[in-house]
Amino acid sequence: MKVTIVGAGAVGASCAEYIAIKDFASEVVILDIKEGFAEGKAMDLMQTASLNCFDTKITGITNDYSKTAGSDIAVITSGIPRKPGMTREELIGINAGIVKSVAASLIEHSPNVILMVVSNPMDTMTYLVHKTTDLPKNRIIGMGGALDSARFKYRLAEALEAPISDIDGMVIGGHSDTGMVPLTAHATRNSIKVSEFLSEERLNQVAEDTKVGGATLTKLLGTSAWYAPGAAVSAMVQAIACDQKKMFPCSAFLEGEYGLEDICIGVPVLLGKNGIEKIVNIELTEAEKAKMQESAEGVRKTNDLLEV
Ligand SMILES: NC(=O)c1ccc[n+]([C@@H]2O[C@H](COP(=O)([O-])OP(=O)(O)OC[C@H]3O[C@@H](n4cnc5c(N)ncnc54)[C@H](O)[C@@H]3O)[C@@H](O)[C@H]2O)c1
Ligand SMILES: O=C(O)C[C@H](O)C(=O)O
Repeated sequence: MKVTIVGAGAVGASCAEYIAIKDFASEVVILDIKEGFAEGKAMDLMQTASLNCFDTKITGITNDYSKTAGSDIAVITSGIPRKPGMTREELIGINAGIVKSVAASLIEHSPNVILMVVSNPMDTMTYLVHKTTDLPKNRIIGMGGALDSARFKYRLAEALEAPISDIDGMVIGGHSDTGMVPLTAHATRNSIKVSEFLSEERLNQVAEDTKVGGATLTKLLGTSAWYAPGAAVSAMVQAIACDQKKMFPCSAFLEGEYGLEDICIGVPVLLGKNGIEKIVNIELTEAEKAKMQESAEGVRKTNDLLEV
């Protein structure tokens, strides 16, 4: 199993580290445009191998896509992150050009690759890959909902004063400060609805804190987060590599599911060896349906800025 990660920055390196530590891939290639940067990150990570007990071979390369040939999965993290006070949508001007050319170069050398899009604004970047490549829709996956759901569970555990392992919950919709739809009515602690333990007001607070999870970290860090994004990517890459058929909310191209079409937005999917094996249709409450439609309108507004 060969995994390529484009972008050796904060998120790309974190993806490589978590994938290596889980030790399911034989090879991880990191590629960056900055001379020597990916080589340095790869060497530093390889020097953790004996300490962290993994055999994954990590190599770094500067912009030479021939070294990515034969990749089974490629993760696109190249592009600029936001600064405090910015929205993800403001990154479109620079990141669209980067994501489009990176996707084309990856596919040229690995025609069977499954692409995972991380660069922001992620739903629109995933849609861009759909519009500008010939890859089938099951092989284009946007990462956002897995991260947002992890943040939702963190906030729920905090509110419930419970261990995170007791909590289950999911966030669907667009990966944006206003577009996320945390499914509070479906979230559980040990199969009991969290609404049994938390007031509506507290649950609404949890949802709001979840939606601005990325912005909160960006304000604290001065740039956007990388540990949880890397962990989310590695869990999704593992689900594909090991054909786990595990459920994650991912940005997927919809053709009528959830009443939406011609859009990439976060919905629950099963990830396995073919990428998106299935889009899972869950029954939403009327309020959740309305939020999902509103979220889609926001994503479409950003998609309309694309020149494709
Ligand atoms: N979808 C998500 O949940 C999620 C989570 C975190 C970050 N992000 C996004 O991921 C992206 C990367 O964030 P980061 O913190 O790692 O940024 P970063 O600045 O640390 O790293 C980005 C890297 O991309 C490289 N790069 C730029 N253009 C390139 C090109 N054409 N080819 C190859 N490499 C190129 C840069 O040299 C840099 O090393 C941002 O757009 C950020 O908003 C998304
Ligand atoms: O918040 C960001 O800009 C980065 C990422 O989308 C995140 O949610 O951490």
